[in-house]
Amino acid sequence: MANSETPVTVTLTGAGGQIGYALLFRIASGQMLGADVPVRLRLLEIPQGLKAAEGAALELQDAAFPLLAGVDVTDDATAAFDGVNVALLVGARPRGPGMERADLLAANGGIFGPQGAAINAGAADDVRVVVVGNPANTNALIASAHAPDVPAERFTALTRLDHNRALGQLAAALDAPVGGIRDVTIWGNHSASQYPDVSHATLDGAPVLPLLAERFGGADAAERWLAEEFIPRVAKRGAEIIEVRGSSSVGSAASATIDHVRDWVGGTSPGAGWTSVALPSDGSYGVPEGLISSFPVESVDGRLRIVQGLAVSEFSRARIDASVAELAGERDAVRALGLL
Ligand SMILES: NC(=O)c1ccc[n+]([C@@H]2O[C@H](COP(=O)([O-])OP(=O)(O)OC[C@H]3O[C@@H](n4cnc5c(N)ncnc54)[C@H](O)[C@@H]3O)[C@@H](O)[C@H]2O)c1
Ligand SMILES: O=C(O)C[C@H](O)C(=O)O
Repeated sequence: MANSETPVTVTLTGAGGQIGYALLFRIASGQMLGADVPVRLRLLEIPQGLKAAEGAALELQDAAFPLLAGVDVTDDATAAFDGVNVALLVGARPRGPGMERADLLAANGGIFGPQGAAINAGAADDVRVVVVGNPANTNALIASAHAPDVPAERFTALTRLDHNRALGQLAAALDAPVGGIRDVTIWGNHSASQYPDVSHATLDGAPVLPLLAERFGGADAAERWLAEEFIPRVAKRGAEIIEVRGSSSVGSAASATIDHVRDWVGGTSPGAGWTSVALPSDGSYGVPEGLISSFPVESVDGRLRIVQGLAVSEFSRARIDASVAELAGERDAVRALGLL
């Protein structure tokens, strides 16, 4: 990553959309890369989204952020990714009425394939990519497949929002501050099949499973709460937000994206425990190599590494396997469409 005098180039796709708008001001103020790191923003949109992105660029100028070295707005992926250090791939095709999953995968293949190729052609050597646009894991797989010269480990998908949701639900159940909880894990896909796992989580250093047993009146009751309430609540939180707000999560998604990049670049702090990131599997925990699946992850010296050696119970195994099977199905579907 650049030193504090050279601006870091951050490319944001879908910059005229909701999450884009929530992200831009936090990036420009230094919350993502640091209070002493200048940034140059490249905003990529499709033609019909350009006006919204241009309006956001005007507002960025009006906010007079001292760290903001410049803003370019474009609908040209090659220009947008030229020299990019951090690529935030937020723009995606939402599922429309009557669209099947395969239609969505095909439509997004048409976006993430060319964007991967543009990253391959022009990105800086240290490029880091996070895919937010859904289906995020498989979109990241498609982008990576079109960027053969970029190490696959630089392509990630966002499950930090799910991770943060799990922290929030656990804190509420234990009536404890969220900052005392560490080492929850999201496994698998950013979808309803994901597995939010608290088996290694602690609150102020104490394992949460006994605390949950105390809270719910026994270990069986705690396990029932986990299986019937906590896991589905976290996994389907996106749908709950859509139902209550009338549109999908924006502020929390932007916040999680900031957390994801900040921890990747700056490192996870050992005192705060691990985070969750969807990244290409190296075969750890029985997840087939190459699938972009969420794991417990630490970031050290700018590199993400999967936390190794965690015990996986039968309860956890079945849930991890189910989400990984969904990911393998998505991979097979995009492969059949010729997108990989
Ligand atoms: N991974 C997560 O945790 C998570 C959380 C929330 C939302 N999401 C997903 O993030 C995506 C964006 O959400 P939003 O609320 O900002 O949607 P939005 O519709 O407000 O904005 C999306 C923007 O992307 C643009 N876009 C579409 N195709 C593009 C392309 N090829 N290149 C550049 N820009 C393009 C659109 O013009 C639009 O302005 C959606 O796919 C949503 O499902 C993911
Ligand atoms: O669930 C969705 O469709 C939106 C998003 O991925 C979310 O998790 O909020």
